[in-house]
Amino acid sequence: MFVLASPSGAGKTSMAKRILAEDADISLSVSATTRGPRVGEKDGVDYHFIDDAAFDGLVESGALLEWAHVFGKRYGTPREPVREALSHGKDILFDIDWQGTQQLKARDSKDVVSVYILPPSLPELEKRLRSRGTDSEQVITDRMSRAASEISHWGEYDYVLVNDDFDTCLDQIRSILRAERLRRSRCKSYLSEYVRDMLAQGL
Ligand SMILES: Nc1ncnc2c1ncn2[C@@H]1O[C@H](COP(=O)(O)OP(=O)(O)OP(=O)(O)O)[C@@H](O)[C@H]1O
Ligand SMILES: Nc1nc2c(ncn2[C@@H]2O[C@H](COP(=O)(O)O)[C@@H](O)[C@H]2O)c(=O)[nH]1
Repeated sequence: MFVLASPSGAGKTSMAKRILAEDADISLSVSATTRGPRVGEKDGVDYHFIDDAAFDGLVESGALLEWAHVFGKRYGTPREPVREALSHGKDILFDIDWQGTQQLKARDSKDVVSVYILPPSLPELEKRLRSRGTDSEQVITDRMSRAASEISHWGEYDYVLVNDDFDTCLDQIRSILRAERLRRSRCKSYLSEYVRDMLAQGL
């Protein structure tokens, strides 16, 4: 479970899209949300856009692995697609906030790799939110007013990157994925067989 988090506008969704486009071994956990779609966002692809009643239903039936109130709306991770991906040995990428990260880690901390993406500066963060051109002035002001509080959670993450130059940051994310996939704990059964067969062959 590979988590990308950041204050709103730092660039995690853009990073996630690039990773998902180039890496067939990782898929996106498509969240459910009560916020409305932005221009260009597709239901079922970017989010499952649902109303409050439907979200209540997901919470009550236990269909969400985690959920949280973020910027006045609700967002949550459907449980079943995560279980399905993990059962097929696939990695899964989460674009979720610090509350969701805490909940995922509380469930299964050893299989969660978390990355926090910082902006180069607050003015640059605001510039990115504006240049995205998807949010109203009110939404931008609200998200900027919460940026410091969001950023205060950076120390809870395994890796912390500064997204100044996009390609440099993307490359750092690729490196983290590559190294984490090579962790002994994640290759244990393969390595056990490999070492057993190698030793059985002798000199
Ligand atoms: N390194 C960068 N330099 C300049 N612009 C960037 C950089 N990284 C991302 N951006 C731009 O910043 C804007 C915000 O990026 P993005 O939507 O990926 O942020 P986010 O962290 O996912 O935000 P949110 O939490 O609101 O979904 C986009 O227009 C994106 O193209
Ligand atoms: N805890 C969760 N947070 C989520 C989830 N899906 C998205 N998010 C976070 O919400 C904010 C706002 O997202 P936006 O698309 O409206 O800009 C951002 O920090 C996301 O990472 C989720 O399922 N759970």
